[in-house]
Amino acid sequence: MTTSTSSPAASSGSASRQVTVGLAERSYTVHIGHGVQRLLPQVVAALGARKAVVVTARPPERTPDPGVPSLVVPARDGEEAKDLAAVTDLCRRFVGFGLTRSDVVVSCGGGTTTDTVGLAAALYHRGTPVVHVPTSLLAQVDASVGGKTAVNLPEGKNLVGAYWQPAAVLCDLDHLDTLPEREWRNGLGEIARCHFIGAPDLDRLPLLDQIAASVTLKAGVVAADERDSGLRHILNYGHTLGHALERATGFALRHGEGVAIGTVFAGRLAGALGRIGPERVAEHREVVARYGLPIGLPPDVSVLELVELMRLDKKATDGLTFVLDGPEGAELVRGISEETVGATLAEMPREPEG
Ligand SMILES: NC(=O)c1ccc[n+]([C@@H]2O[C@H](COP(=O)([O-])OP(=O)(O)OC[C@H]3O[C@@H](n4cnc5c(N)ncnc54)[C@H](O)[C@@H]3O)[C@@H](O)[C@H]2O)c1
Ligand SMILES: [Zn+2]
Repeated sequence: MTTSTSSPAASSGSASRQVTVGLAERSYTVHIGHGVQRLLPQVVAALGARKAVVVTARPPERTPDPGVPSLVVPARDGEEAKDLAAVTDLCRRFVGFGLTRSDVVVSCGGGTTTDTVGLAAALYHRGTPVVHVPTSLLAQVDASVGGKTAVNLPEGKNLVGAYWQPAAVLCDLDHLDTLPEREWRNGLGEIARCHFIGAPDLDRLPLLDQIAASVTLKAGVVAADERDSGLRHILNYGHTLGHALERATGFALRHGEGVAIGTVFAGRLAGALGRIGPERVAEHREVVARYGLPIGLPPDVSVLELVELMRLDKKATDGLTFVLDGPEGAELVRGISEETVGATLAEMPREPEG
């Protein structure tokens, strides 16, 4: 079960939202609003932790205070630093500081940091409480919520991980003040796709409500399918093509931009398969465009390469798999022929050069 409530923020006087991720004894609250990282001492006290290690990719003045004796470990966001060596380093810092499994680890950074620190916490003493303070929009609406943690291997992204639910998540909107334009787009792509998986008309709401609604949607899906055995697939809306686009452009396209284009494509493919009508297809383009996100393929990627990448990505043997809209809402659709996918891709608009 997932609940969502509003209340005045602890200290800023502005509104905040609380979303509960309902997982029985592992349930937790996601606090969303300006200044909510000031709730950290309260959260840490409630856990009964006597010490904290705060792993932070943000500058000291932006790093939250846990209110108990703490070790602050500076970190760097980015896929390069998201590896097993970083997990080992962190665990060794925990030992050096005398952290016990009754204490707490705090992550403060983008999704790469919340993923790495989350995995370190999952492994340290076979599981030590972790509180995430996500600082990018993408980490606030997606990466920090749901308990999936992972790091990269040279062979590929997110290949080593664990499910480890945080004890709380503090999505402090103040962090977004310094977020570069490109990282806004990254997060907005994930918000835009929520429109088609159960949270319509988000784009007309204030940012706080958009983040809260995206988190509420994810919380509901996670509560129903914590370990990815069914419903959680719908969170991959727009992602099959999105991942292929990221790779085809050598990651010049940010993840959320790929998801945005992938969402437009998912609408067209659902239309081509007769699952939705032309108005709903157009709605995909309109929603993505309203976020100022790209709606067409980059000028120089080939349809053949994209089909190839999607085939490899899912190791599909009999057609390709997409999450597609339909009369019953979004669902996983298998066995879509490469011809249909290729033809629909060929009809996609192209973004201008440059
Ligand atoms: N565990 C999950 O369920 C899940 C879900 C989605 C994504 N992820 C993971 O999340 C990662 C992507 O997260 P991300 O987009 O946050 O990447 P990231 O951590 O690399 O951060 C993106 C960029 O934003 C910068 N940044 C972050 N916060 C900032 C701030 N407040 N001000 C200025 N700059 C800031 C970072 O320094 C970095 O350059 C990927 O590794 C992905 O696999 C995990
Ligand atoms: Zn995503």
